[in-house]
Amino acid sequence: MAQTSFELIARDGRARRGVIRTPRGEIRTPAFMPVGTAATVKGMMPESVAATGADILLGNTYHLMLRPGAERVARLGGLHTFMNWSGPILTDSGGFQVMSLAELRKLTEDGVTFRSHIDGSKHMLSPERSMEIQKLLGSDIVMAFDECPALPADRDRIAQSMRLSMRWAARSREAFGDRPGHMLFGIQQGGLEEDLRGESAEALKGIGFDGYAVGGLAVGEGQEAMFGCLDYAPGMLPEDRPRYLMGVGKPDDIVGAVKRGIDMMDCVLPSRSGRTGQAWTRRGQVNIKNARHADDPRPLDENCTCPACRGYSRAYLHHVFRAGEMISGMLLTWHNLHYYQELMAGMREAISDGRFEAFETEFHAMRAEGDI
Ligand SMILES: CNc1nc2c(CCNCC3CCCC3)c3nc(N)[nH]c(=O)c3cc2[nH]1
Ligand SMILES: [Zn+2]
Repeated sequence: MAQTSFELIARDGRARRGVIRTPRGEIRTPAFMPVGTAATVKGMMPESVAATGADILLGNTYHLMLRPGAERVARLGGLHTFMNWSGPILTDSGGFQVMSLAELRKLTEDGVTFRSHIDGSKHMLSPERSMEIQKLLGSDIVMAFDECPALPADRDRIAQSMRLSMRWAARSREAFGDRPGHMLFGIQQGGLEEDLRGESAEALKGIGFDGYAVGGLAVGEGQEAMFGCLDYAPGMLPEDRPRYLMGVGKPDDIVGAVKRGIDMMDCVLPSRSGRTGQAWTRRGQVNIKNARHADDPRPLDENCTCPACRGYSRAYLHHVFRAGEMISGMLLTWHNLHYYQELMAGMREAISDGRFEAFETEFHAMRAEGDI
């Protein structure tokens, strides 16, 4: 019996419901994966993250290799022990973060050298080093080392970048080796060019991966262009493997991506915006710092069962944000992650019941534009 597996449970149109099984636990798909960049989902205890309904969270090769160091995390028992999260962890391969965070980057066929944005120390990442770091961290789902081109980029630049990423995907697969109980995902590139997306998908299928990510999106192209790409890109990937859309997104991005065959997503939005006072609810967004909430005794969302909505008023949340109290970011992050998980659970049920279209219609009908 393979130690990891993906089972498709139901389909509704192109939307799919499934479960990924790993030795550290099951991941119900479609799944939203909270981001734990520096070995913590900011403002949340791990048991709180689990309480929101998350089955899996994300770690970050780039941040952890710089601080506290992958070898140190390994010496301390690996990332699960280090951050007290016993469930599955997926780690990104670091290339995307280098290109968006590091200084003095130098990109060659071999990999990328860069200086830490924390202390200026010199580092390198390559497919081989990225696989080694993700193994040291002990993550259950490992991402191939890729290059995500900054947009806008001309077609030739996108083609060259995609082909480099495909050579790196082969090296990632080779360096990953045979690790029962762990999964290696390839990452499709190709920008918004359908033929290049097809070339990338064929290259990845030729190498063979346990799952496939749609990369190179959510980099400023906008929702319409992203959905246009998702109308064909996921379908190019193997039907019987999980499909992971990287870096997405707002609630309506997520519903549209699941509709188009995506099984997994990650985004810093619910946690990052929670820390800035931005609440996401089924009826739209609430900016709790807005003065109009100062005397409002109602919860953020009457129908929400999270601790922020069960125990506190908008007036209180407004106050603690204005006062800069720690509990402000904690409560809103919890609410946002809870809401995201409720959205995923609702879609999983809707797919099983064959009523995804009705779910999507109701989702949009309830969302007022602007602040509520
Ligand atoms: C926000 N938009 C976006 N993110 C992308 C990401 C990062 C996804 N999130 C990773 C977590 C964030 C910090 C810890 C891990 C991408 N990553 C890779 N490897 N390749 C992409 O094309 C790629 C593309 C992406 N687009
Ligand atoms: Zn709530």
